[in-house]
Amino acid sequence: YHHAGLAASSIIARAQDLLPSYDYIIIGGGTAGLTVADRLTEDPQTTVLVIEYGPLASSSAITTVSGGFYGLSSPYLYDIMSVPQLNLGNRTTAVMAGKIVGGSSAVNAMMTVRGTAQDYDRWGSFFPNKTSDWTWDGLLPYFKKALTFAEPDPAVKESAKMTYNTTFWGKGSSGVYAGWPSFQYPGTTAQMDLYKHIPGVEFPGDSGAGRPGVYWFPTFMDPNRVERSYARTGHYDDQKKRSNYHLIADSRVTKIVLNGTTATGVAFIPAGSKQYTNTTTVTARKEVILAAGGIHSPYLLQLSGIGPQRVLTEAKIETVVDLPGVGQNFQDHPMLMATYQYRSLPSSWKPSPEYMFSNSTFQSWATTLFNTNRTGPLSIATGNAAAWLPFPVISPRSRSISSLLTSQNHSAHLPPNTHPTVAAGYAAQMLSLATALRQNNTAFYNAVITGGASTGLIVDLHPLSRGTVNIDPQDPLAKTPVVDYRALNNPLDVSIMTDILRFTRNFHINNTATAQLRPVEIIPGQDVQTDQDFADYIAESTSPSEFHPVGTCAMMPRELGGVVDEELKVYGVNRLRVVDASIMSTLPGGNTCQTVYAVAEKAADLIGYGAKLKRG
Ligand SMILES: Cc1cc2nc3c(=O)[nH]c(=O)nc-3n(C[C@H](O)[C@H](O)[C@H](O)COP(=O)(O)OP(=O)(O)OC[C@H]3O[C@@H](n4cnc5c(N)ncnc54)[C@H](O)[C@@H]3O)c2cc1C
Repeated sequence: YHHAGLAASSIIARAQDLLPSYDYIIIGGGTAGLTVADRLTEDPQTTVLVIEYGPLASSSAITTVSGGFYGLSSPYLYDIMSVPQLNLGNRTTAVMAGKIVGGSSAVNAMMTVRGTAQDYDRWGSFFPNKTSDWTWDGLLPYFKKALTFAEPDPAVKESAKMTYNTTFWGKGSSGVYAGWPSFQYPGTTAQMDLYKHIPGVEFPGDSGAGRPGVYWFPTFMDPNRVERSYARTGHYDDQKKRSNYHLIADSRVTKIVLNGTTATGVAFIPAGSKQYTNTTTVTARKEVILAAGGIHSPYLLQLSGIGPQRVLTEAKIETVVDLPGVGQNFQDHPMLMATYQYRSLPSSWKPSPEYMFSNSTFQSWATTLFNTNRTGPLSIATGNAAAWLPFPVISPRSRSISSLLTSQNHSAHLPPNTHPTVAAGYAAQMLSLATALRQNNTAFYNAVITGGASTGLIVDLHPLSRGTVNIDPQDPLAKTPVVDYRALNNPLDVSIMTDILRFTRNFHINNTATAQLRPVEIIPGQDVQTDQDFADYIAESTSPSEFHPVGTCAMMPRELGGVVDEELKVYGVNRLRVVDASIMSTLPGGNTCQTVYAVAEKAADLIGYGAKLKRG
């Protein structure tokens, strides 16, 4: 996207041109940004401009739900590679994030899940007053507001024995849908039942109940169109008639404009331009709202002189506010490969998902069904069932690992020179997770249930290692952020992952309940037996990202390395908030998109309520 200047950019709004100033300017037209813009412009007196780096694009790579993977291979992603990972044999990883109106909600795999109640209570627990409403109870109304739940086809519900409970869901106040495919593979239910043989596994009856366990969960899918439902369809397209809601795409924000320590506006250039001096500036009368996501929000703060002084000085950027936590505390869900195959599937499990690749009669039946009335197996995205298990359920040594974590010298596992406040925040997180490791209220283990003959990815839902996202000191504007997962820097991650892999093996192989399926282990393979074998396998094969970057602008007290307070206001700066995935101090035990929508809904309330107080 090369544009000569503003005139050639796409201004997508009812108004003919950008106004010189807006009440609110939102940086990033992604999942959180569009949600907040939509809610704020419900008040016709409030003007909002959203500035988005990527294009306003329509493509079947975005709308298609089948398989859940088209967005991941679309062109609408940033091109960023992590730094080589020391503990992963110096491998690098693609840092995936959506670069398009809709952000990562336009490219994600559409799994619609929440963490457990304890995950959200943990956020509030870092604040000393203990009256924080950043808790499960405080967020539940926003989870309900964030999505419109559409019930599944009753026949599919019955045949698959699906359970859900609508009291955990809202209806109608959001244009983003939690929908269901009109087909389920019959083996899915049977595979969920296999977990009934594992002591301690719960079956909470709804994915939104805030409990770990084995359950059905919906898909970010519009049930009528059978297409991806995302921030653009739910929070922008419906709103085109609002003359107070402006969005400019193909425009890269390069700086938050500050007057002293007050945010007054935003500077941007056409996407792709290297003319960093030829910027357009727009003024925000009330607030600048940062919603550039877990990778780019800390990057933009640092570019604007808000961040760790050491990092800014090295990049020759003048420090406006020394805020040591910006870009630190970086977390993502590590993924492990564990492949098992069942050589003899019962006939009641057929057709299985493998038929889509191996059985041409089934393929053409599925294609015809979908082309005729958008039903059948091609309406399934990533699947709708999974196990989310607490650590004591999967590990015989949960108490000892928990004790080791409690007594660890936590800061020894952070980068050298980590600011003491950031280290204190890390220690607080580790103590909280040490408690969770020996309880049954936080899920550490995630395996998707496909109903098929083979299984693949396993997710560690609460990694202990923390990485960094910083500007590149060589040329911060021209170069992409320096992303370092620092995977496995806390050695207890290896212990936890080892137990995750051992549990997976025992579940599939050393299990009388699966014996008649004739299971076979493909990966890691039976030559992996000792702790050292597992450690080697983990170093060789772990992917440090499930594309869920969080934590880089953490909502924590400033003394704990926090970047934003409980109103999501950036410490030390007036009229600047962060509202996206980067504010999560710790990961939820689930894919992050639904949580981002809930955070954004709460942010919109915090901002709108404050504005109404001032006006009234
Ligand atoms: C490939 C992939 C698969 C995923 N699968 C799932 C899943 O199945 N389920 C789930 O729950 N979660 C999933 N996620 C995660 C989930 O989508 C994200 O956590 C969530 O969408 C993040 O929302 P956000 O608002 O923080 O950031 P985003 O939605 O990424 O929005 C940030 C926006 O800011 C823009 N931006 C950045 N820098 C600038 C700048 N300088 N100027 C202007 N604009 C800028 C970006 O282009 C982007 O549009 C997946 C993510 C990816 C990438």
